[in-house]
Amino acid sequence: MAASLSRPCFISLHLPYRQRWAQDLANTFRFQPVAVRETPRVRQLALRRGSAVFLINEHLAPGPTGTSSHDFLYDIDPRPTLGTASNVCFEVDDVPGLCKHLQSQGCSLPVPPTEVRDDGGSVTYGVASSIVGNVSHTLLDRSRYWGPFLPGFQPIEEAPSAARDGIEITHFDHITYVCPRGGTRAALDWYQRCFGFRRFLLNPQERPAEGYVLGGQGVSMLLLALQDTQDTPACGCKLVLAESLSEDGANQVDTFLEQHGGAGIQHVGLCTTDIVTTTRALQQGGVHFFTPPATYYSQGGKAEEIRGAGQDPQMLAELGILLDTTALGHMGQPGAHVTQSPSQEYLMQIFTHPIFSEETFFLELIDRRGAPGFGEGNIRALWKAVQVYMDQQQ
Ligand SMILES: O=C(O)C(=O)Cc1ccc(O)cc1
Repeated sequence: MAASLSRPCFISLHLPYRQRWAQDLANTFRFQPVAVRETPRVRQLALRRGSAVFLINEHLAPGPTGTSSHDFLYDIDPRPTLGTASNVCFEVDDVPGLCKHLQSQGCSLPVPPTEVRDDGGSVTYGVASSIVGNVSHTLLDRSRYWGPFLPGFQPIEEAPSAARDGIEITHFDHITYVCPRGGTRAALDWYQRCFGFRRFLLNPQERPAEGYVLGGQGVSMLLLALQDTQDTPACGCKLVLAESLSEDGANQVDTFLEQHGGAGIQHVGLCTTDIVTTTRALQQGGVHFFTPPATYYSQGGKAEEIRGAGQDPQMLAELGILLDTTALGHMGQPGAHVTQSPSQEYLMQIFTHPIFSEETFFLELIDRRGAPGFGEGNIRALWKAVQVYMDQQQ
């Protein structure tokens, strides 16, 4: 299959009637509104930071007579009962060709190749359903468009203060899906077969045939990862597929499935080039982040590991930032041998509380210093922090 998909053009979030999030994304996360489309029944607002664009879709009228499937341009209506990130748009060279390939693979295409134009030119797009829960993909060719966003949207003037607020977010680093039992392998196969995505091994401990299995000390999860056809792991956007292996359902993956009403997008990693300054600015703006267990910084030589990476353990602890030097994933072919690099590559991460009232969708800041995968220590710390949070919510 010759399709070539590049990094996500936007991630689309849908909110039920009377729920709003666009203002929060603008005011607390400091994303800049760039374009809007409004009809009597829906509002679609595109907000950008670096090359990361969220399209926020809001219902302005109640269902069931509220929306038809065509109300949301460049998307379909997942008819949400809660906030959900249900569409990832990829730029594609040949929309009709990819749509034909998807149909030959048995995929459903709720929107066949369609042209939209305005004074700035024209685009062609189609929407395909994935096999993961409510997730669909808009496939978009905008090589013939010169406007600021997309035809049908009105541009919004950028606020002059935007560039000087200390928040350095450059692009989408990864999108993490939660799948049901057995679902990660099926999703991996689907993205390889339909979109030509390549397997990406997340950690030197990952065995290609099994995936990255995290077990013991309360965590029980399987992770598999993919990346698009054009980028390298260091700068591209990865798809991470997570599945719980736990016997009791009290963990963030099973809780997502239960509260979201099925599989879907659990979180989006936003790449930052300065996690300390960005976290501080967002905290001051009102964003709530998970606090890792206090022992995270004091046990197992973590303070030395942080100092060895050239960072300050005290400062990371104050902000709640996690650091891992074992996150040395690589482009993997099954059977490939992985050796740990002796150089000091590491990453830093911090996770927000769930964005909506349910324990479903959240955001992450990730600052990669040469490490393209994920480290076990950070995932464990996140699980423990979420467990404490969920216990407090009860
Ligand atoms: O660390 C990350 O950002 C990941 O994407 C891995 C991951 C996946 C699922 C979880 O519930 C927690 C962590």
